Amino acid sequence: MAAGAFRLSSGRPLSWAFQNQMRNVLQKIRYCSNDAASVGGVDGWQRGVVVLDTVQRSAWRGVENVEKSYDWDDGWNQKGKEFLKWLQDNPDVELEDKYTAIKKVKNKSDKTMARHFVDYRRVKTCAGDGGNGCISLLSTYQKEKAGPDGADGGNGAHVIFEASTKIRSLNHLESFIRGQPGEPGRNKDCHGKNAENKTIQVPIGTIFKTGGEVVASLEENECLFIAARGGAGGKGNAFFATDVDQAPLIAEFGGKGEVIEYEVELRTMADVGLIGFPNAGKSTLLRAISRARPKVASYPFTTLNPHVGMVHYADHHQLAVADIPGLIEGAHKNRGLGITFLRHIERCSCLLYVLDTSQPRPWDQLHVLMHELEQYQRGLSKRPHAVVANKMDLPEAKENLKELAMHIDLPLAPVSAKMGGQLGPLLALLRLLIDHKAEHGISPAAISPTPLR
Ligand SMILES: Nc1nc2c(ncn2[C@@H]2O[C@H](COP(=O)(O)OP(=O)(O)OP(=O)(O)O)[C@@H](O)[C@H]2O)c(=O)[nH]1
Ligand SMILES: [Mg+2]
Repeated sequence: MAAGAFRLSSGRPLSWAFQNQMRNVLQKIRYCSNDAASVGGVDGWQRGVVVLDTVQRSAWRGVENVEKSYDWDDGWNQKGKEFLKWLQDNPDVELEDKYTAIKKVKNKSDKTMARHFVDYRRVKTCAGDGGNGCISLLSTYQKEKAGPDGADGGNGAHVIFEASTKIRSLNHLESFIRGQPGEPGRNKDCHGKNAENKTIQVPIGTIFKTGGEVVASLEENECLFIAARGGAGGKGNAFFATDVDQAPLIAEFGGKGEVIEYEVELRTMADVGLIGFPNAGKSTLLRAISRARPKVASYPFTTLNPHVGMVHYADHHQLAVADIPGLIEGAHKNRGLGITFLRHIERCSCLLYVLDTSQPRPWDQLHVLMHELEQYQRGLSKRPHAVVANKMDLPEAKENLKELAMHIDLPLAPVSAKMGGQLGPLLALLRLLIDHKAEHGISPAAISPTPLR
């Protein structure tokens, strides 16, 4: 950003300290471009904010069509199948560090930490009004008409959302968020104090929508979104003094703060999403490959919220794997738990379809799952994916696996999540798919910023 880009409308440059401060704020915004930053400049309180807002929104539009231009079938399927076959044919081979997932040595407590998880909220943001300017004429002992001394009011507080790694859900968001108003100006040129901005921390992956349209998405730590702009302080009468009117009796009211309602949604950020029917063993699998502790039980719809676990590899790379509630046939017609929770896998680079191989015709499960994903968002089911044939420890699974392999043309990893069997090749395959994805130059964060239904 060119030095001196920030000027007042009078043309007077702002102080270096303030310019640096603004530069830091702009740098925090992910898609900040020189163009957008220089369009507005920082011209007083509201326009400074307009700049940030413009940058954020224009950036959003810029990435809208990423998914459409990306060819999903770029060889991952063939590569995955060959790699998995090679792994299965050579079970004793020593793998590279990057394909070797590190086993967890220390178990977490089995206590279920039931915490209320909120991934959707409606909030009304109401920024602070600016303080009114003051009308006052100074009169001193030596000089009865010493001129106007009514000062300017302070600026109202913005309502700002900041992405933070420390926050995991939206349950702390109140339905009404109000910024403080600026103080009014006083006589003797005492300017009103600016109100302190109201900053609320939200998890990374939070999306803000107004009228069904996505207006902001916070995808990186410390990313900011100014949800409602505070009103500027009104000018006092001292500001309006001119050569011809040395004692003006006019002052400005403070500007009104913006009032905007948002639908706030959380989309979990993970590299891999586990998709499957209820009871297929998704949570068991996540427990087996990571230190996450989602609840496991033999009844359907045990998992009601997404859980994310981290898989560690010997080269210190980590992959985030998300376990989401089970899908059933007709979920897009709101059967079962519906499909709205699929937004949690929208940003996943790869998908793992977890099938219960002990059930007859497991390939039918796969077709239903893919169909439901397509109903939610076209192209979603075609992300690089693999099939996990779970429950291989059960006797009927062996026969079903043979038939499954004949029915599908995808990387197929037979595992037993409960017994911990054959997890190594699956984790190596995951890494291969993720690396393949990274090589083909699309970051998980950039995937699918298409507006939600
Ligand atoms: N025999 C056997 N049982 C398994 C295996 N994996 C999971 N199970 C059992 O299947 C049942 C369901 O497992 P969950 O992990 O809760 O299944 P889920 O897919 O998370 O189910 P929802 O949360 O309801 O969608 C539990 O009783 C598990 O013990 C496996 O590999 N072998
Ligand atoms: Mg579960």
